[in-house]
Amino acid sequence: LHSDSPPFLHKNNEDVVEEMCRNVIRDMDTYGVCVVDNFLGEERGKAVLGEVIDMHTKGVFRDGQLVSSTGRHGDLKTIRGDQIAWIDGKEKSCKNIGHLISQVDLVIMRANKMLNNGKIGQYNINGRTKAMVACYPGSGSHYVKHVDNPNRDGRCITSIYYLNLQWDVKRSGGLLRIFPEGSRGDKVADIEPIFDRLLFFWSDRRNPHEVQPAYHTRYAITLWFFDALEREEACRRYEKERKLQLSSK
Ligand SMILES: Cn1c(O)c(C(=O)NCC(=O)O)c(=O)c2ccccc21
Ligand SMILES: [Mn+2]
Repeated sequence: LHSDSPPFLHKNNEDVVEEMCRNVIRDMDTYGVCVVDNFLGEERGKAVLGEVIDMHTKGVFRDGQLVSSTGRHGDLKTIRGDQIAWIDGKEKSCKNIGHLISQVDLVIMRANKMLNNGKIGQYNINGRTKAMVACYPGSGSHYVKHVDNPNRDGRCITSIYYLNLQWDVKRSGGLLRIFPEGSRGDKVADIEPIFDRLLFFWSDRRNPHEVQPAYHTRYAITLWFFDALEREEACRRYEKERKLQLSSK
């Protein structure tokens, strides 16, 4: 669990953040999904991308799980799936990733405070995971349809920042497709993983989603935010299970 207090706000972007938070709250309440484009701006976005590429070059990423996939000609092949690395943003070689994290914290904690006396969507957000930096190597690697938090582990909002310059889904694939719960087959949310795009969505069963096969290297940074009560209950359940296992040994 890693909860940062948002950094000191510069006067001039106070109303920018305020406006952004109102949009996030409105979209999350209406669709359960919210897209914020040009979140950091080109310069800072490219600085974050630079750090992620350095990590990739240095081999920081754990090798992704091997997944089998049928090639375009129906041949069964095993490809390396997504590769991930966990960053808390305080590492000296991740200053810009750290700045991204603090900016996302700022928006979420402000939104958390703004409406319903300190709740966003009836949640009270009091912390988050570290940042998961993900790289899809681009050999057709994908991520099967799943729910991030199907069993109340405490995570209420998924936040993904995309880093892919000039990404063209027609050429490179890698589309994020969300199947909002209760929507008939035709209603899906297709999110292109384009550079400097920030995405929020409810982490629970309301938003099953998949990453379609990527044919070029695809980078993203994910943060999961915790709801205080759900997280506390999950930790208590986990503690109980651990004790049970220990006593049954
Ligand atoms: C690599 N990667 C993921 O990409 C997604 C995911 O849903 N990604 C959506 C996206 O990148 O658009 C995940 O949810 C995920 C969960 C656990 C471990 C790795 C994971
Ligand atoms: Mn996911």
